[in-house]
Amino acid sequence: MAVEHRTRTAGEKEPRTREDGSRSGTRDGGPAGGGQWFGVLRSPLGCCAAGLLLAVLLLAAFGPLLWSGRAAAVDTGRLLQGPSGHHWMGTDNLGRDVFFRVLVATRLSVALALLATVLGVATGLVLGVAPALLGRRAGRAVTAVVNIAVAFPGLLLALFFAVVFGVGTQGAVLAIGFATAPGFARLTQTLVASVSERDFVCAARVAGVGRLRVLTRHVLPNIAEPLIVNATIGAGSALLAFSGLSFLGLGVQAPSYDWGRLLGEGLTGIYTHPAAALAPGAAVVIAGLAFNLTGEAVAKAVGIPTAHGIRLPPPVGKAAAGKAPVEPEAAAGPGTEPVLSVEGLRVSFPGPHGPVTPVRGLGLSVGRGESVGVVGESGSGKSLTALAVSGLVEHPGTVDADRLEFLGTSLRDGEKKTAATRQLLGTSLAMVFQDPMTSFNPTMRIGRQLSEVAEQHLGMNRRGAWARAVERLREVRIPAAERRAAQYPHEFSGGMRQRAMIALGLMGRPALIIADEPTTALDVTVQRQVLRLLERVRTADGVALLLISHDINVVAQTCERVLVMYAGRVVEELPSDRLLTAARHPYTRALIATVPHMESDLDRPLPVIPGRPVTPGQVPSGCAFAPRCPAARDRCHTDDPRLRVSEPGHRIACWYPHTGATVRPDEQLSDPTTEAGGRP
Ligand SMILES: Nc1ncnc2c1ncn2[C@@H]1O[C@H](COP(=O)(O)OP(=O)(O)OP(=O)(O)O)[C@@H](O)[C@H]1O
Repeated sequence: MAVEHRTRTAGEKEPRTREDGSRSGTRDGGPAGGGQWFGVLRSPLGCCAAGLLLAVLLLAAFGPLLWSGRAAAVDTGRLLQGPSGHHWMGTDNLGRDVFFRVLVATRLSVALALLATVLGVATGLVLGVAPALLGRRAGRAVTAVVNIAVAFPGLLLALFFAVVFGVGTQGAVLAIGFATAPGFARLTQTLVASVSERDFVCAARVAGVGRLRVLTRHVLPNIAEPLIVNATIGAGSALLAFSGLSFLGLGVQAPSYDWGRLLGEGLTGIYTHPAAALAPGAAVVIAGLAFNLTGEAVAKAVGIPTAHGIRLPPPVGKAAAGKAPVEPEAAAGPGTEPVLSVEGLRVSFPGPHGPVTPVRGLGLSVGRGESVGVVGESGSGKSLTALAVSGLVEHPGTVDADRLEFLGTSLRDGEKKTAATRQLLGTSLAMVFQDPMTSFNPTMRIGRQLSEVAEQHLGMNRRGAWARAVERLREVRIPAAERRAAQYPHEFSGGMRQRAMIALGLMGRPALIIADEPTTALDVTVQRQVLRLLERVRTADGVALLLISHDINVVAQTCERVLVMYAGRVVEELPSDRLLTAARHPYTRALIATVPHMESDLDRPLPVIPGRPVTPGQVPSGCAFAPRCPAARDRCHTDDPRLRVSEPGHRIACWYPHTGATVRPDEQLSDPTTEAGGRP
């Protein structure tokens, strides 16, 4: 099966997957394969880039050694002469050979440009990662400073800093370094933000890995390629900028000289003796081109669009504007001590017309060792609920709850997470994400990613943690676990990656596994294996399971209890073995009726739920499902029904629930006014 991929970040290549899920091309997120480099090197772009760069570097290394004497030799008999057999590019006002001076100036020009680039990249990197490391407020302040700095043209900034740091080589290096830093910082911030939302980073955060470690181990390796490419291209720009400053007399000072200074000297006699200005000018262009083409060639080899088109994942937010009434709901009780207890959970995001609240006062409870399924159409708030519980809702999203307790510890937003809370989450809560391809850091070996959790939270040494990782992989039936632990994620098939993800969750001592659409990206056979594995883990280790799925069949087969979500709330909750026969909410019944059965009449179109799901910013007054409900009456459009217990273990939010007969396959299409068996 071809594994489907979400849009990749600038730090990753689009991998081609084979039947077994392994890559036919390069390692995901890792360096490009040798063939790819060789291919680029043989292309006209690669040839030119390599040739030019080699020439520039050789000149920089050997030019001063070979020709310093000839470049410094004064010939008073040949002042300001044009090109001749003796002096190919003529002489300057002291009779020195311009051609050799240009060759010798290569070292200083390139070295200073590289120095300024290193300074700019280092400063930009620090500013770029700062928002991810600092708290929300300080992070925002850094972002604002970078945004303001980026708004100024680079040259203007360079001139400003040149004045601040003073005339001379050192001042020019600082000026150009700091002038290029904001652009690089902005790029880093964007790349960090694009990777921070990826599943493997979330997994590391759920596992309690600290911010700095997440950044250095999981984020930076995945954005290194575009950063290196842009730094290479940036070196070309720095060279130009440095020549500009020296040309203006703000950079390199006599008796030293770089191309900018030579250009300035040659310019005085441009009308009588143009070669003296053209030669250093051409050198600047050629060296700049060498860096730019090298950057482009590297980008081509690793498959990254350069500054002309950084690839980013689509925005996560899709919320619409509008009101978001928040109503608390009572939590369900499975009758056992709850592992997770949530009441009145609200998740909000700022919208163009005020905040929108995709999760509007949700309540749920999961008992020890219990399996609870959450179903609902796309956009009903299932994933946000999981993220909110795990503390993974990112700014500007806000999580608010009347109660949000995990193993008796409050996780409410605003209540500062202590080290103990982080430890609790890291060892006792496991997340399994939808896309097994994105759930692991592509640049780290699977075993290392697993053992990191044991080192971090169980205080195990490297060897012990690795042994535990191998043992866990074996437990989730990864064949040849020892060998597999040393492999990278791209070497695993989709099903194996998902099992490895479950093994990752088992590295601590989880009390709850939250699995968000864990089988959506897998084929039916592998899906069954993964669900069986979750079930086995749950019963063997007494781990509770919160399984999120849009597939009511999957939930009914795997879980003991089902919560049906619509428009950010639970609208019905019942034991899954009674789903087919006792569901009473029209939405639940419609969801069930849309599932094709063996007896489904293939000549008839597959049933669908009429209308469109509610967008978070436009929740209608009254019952949110009323506009799509065949049984809706006047009251449904005005009064919002609360979740009430209809019988033990069964809760429902509906003014006119169905009597609870077995769901008919075409039920959601029927006219409620002619429905036999009726509603109260
Ligand atoms: N970062 C965000 N900013 C704004 N709105 C968001 C954000 N994340 C999610 N939403 C909105 O919240 C609503 C619920 O999203 P959520 O991902 O929880 O839905 P879901 O039920 O899990 O759907 P799916 O099955 O498609 O994943 C959606 O309408 C979505 O547009």
